Amino acid sequence: MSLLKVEHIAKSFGGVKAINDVSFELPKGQLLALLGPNGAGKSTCFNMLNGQLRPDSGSIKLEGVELVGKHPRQIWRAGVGRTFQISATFGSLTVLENLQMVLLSRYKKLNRWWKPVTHYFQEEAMVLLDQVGMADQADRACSVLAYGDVKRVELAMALAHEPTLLLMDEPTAGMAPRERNQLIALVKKMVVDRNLSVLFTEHSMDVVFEHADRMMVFARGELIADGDSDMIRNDARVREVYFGSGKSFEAA
Ligand SMILES: Nc1ncnc2c1ncn2[C@@H]1O[C@H](COP(=O)(O)OP(=O)(O)OP(=O)(O)O)[C@@H](O)[C@H]1O
Repeated sequence: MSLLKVEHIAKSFGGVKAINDVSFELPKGQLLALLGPNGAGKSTCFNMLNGQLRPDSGSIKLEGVELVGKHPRQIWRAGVGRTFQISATFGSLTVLENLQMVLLSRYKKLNRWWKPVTHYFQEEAMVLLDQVGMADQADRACSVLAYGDVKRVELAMALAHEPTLLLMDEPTAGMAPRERNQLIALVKKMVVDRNLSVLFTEHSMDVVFEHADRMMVFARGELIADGDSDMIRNDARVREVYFGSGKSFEAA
């Protein structure tokens, strides 16, 4: 059984069909990229998956459990994590403290702050930081980190909730090509090591073709292609959407 099963979801805003009868599945342990030009419906899809938007119709099941109609918090508790384009770290806290805050929230101990945050979950936080290559920067304030390192911390924070499905909205936005590659390579490692499923949006085709197991392309609210890199590269509709011609990604 697939981890995630999306069937015939649709969402309109006024007369605009932002998502029009989209269905797809995501198995465990897969890195799936969601591609498409501006306005294709990617954010709308993400917002329906994590409960911020309710589909007009259709079904979204996680391990057989219907998510449509649930509150974002319930969906998050069910195992759907999300990272955002805008940084979610507290700049004045250290890297370690940011992780400890998340772990306090996860174990519902935020109301028990009679000791400083530094007393809680230090070991668990360090294990997570080690996994994303940030253990050596644990005592630095997040505000002084390089942008790529902040993204690593955010990944560790998302993993602290032990999601089964992680939604990543343009995780590499604003990064240099080398950093982009490194971050998605790290995400891919997490997918393999943890049998995690990740759905992410990304504008760099190089990064996607290099690391994603599979990719879906949206255009004007419809899923127009779903497959591996060879299939997507050679798909006539995809080339039309991206280049308005038969030009290939390599030639672009
Ligand atoms: N809250 C809203 N109200 C009205 N229209 C909306 C709303 N959200 C999205 N839309 C419209 O729905 C369509 C899909 O938008 P969406 O943001 O999902 O696309 P996207 O693929 O994420 O684009 P981008 O890559 O630019 O973020 C667009 O035509 C957009 O203008």
